[in-house]
Amino acid sequence: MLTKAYIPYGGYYSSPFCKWQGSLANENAIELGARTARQWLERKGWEGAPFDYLYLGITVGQQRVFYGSTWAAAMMGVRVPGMTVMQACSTATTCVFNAAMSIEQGLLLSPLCLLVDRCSNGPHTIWPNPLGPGGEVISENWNMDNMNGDPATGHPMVVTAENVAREAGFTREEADELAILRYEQYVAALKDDRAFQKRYMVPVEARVGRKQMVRVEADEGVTPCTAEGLQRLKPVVAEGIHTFGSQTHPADGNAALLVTTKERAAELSADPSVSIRVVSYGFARTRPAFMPAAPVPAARMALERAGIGIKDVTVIKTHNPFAANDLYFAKELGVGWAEFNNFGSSMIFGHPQAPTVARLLIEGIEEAVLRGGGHVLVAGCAAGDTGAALVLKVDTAA
Ligand SMILES: CC(=O)SCCNC(=O)CCNC(=O)[C@H](O)C(C)(C)COP(=O)(O)OP(=O)(O)OC[C@H]1O[C@@H](n2cnc3c(N)ncnc32)[C@H](O)[C@@H]1OP(=O)(O)O
Repeated sequence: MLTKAYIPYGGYYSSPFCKWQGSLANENAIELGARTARQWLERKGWEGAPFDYLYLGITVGQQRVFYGSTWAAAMMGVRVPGMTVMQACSTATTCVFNAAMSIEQGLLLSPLCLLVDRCSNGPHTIWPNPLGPGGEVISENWNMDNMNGDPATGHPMVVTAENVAREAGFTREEADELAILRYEQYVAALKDDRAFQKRYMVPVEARVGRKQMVRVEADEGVTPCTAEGLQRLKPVVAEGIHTFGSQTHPADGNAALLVTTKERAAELSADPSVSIRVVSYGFARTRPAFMPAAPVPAARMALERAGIGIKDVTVIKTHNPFAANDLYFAKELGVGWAEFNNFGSSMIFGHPQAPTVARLLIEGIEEAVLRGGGHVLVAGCAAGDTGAALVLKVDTAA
């Protein structure tokens, strides 16, 4: 259990997420993330050095990613060292855990986790292959090749979801019903002129042409889920339960969270009566090609390390790229589908990979504050049949 790492209330933001090939498609994700984070910090107007180390999380290569975290920090006007972290869909979980450990060990005072990604216009790498026939190169499409095959198993991600669904006996009807519920939960965050999202979401200024910028205020590309609309869709895999409506869509976006000491968090908090502690971390790797099952053992480990059970958790958020993720999580942990993922989840708002779990963490914190505090559990799967989870404790009368 961790005891010394805190997140200031409001010490975070997420950009809107835009479906791939939308308004954020033309921007290098590192530059866009650094610019958005810099504008957010300027609005915060925090006294003193805002952060002393930068964990930059990113999963899809962008030009000059070699310089990753130090370049991003320099663009933010803060000349500190940092680390670039690439841990597929648990990149944010890994960054926050590493930042929390650095506080726990007294190595850092206030590391910033900046999570950026752009699935749009994904890079195509040409690897030299001098031993290939005639020196023929090896080419890699960073998005599609990796979604369509884990090199350790050969299986596409959607097949891992179908494997979990088939073994557990989940049906197409359940997958569609879950997608409709997750969409309705997301719509709750849009009520009253997006009141919930405006607690943490900042607009992004993005270049869409040589001389044209747009200001993106809200998510783009979310498809409404209705029973009639979903019924019309074919399964992605023959005989499978998932359609394009019950899986996530690739997206672009960025998010950041500051992790610091209890004292500094109290100084920086938007409301000093709210305290947010990073309590524990869990991780797992499942059987080959069963990726959506991995968040369950990861969540169990995080809960055990926090010394609590699932019933002690006030807010549960999951990264759910496929319906099978939540169907399995609910079945194994004994929670109803409607008991988690209030206000949205990645199945609906999209998946820019590195920032996805950061946004879920932030939404989990905000929901816990609305409920008067409690434990927040965030769990998700990641490439390579892995899963990771974090438990936070939110107090509203600190
Ligand atoms: C660890 C991890 O996180 S693993 C997760 C990794 N990520 C993934 O695996 C991503 C999975 N998703 C995908 O790969 C993408 O959805 C793709 C690439 C297969 C398809 O992307 P796109 O080509 O952009 O498809 P798009 O989102 O437009 O949807 C295709 C069709 O389904 C329809 N559709 C999508 N969602 C819905 C819905 N909820 N209801 C009704 N129709 C829908 C669209 O309208 C579209 O219809 P059209 O072809 O008649 O226009």
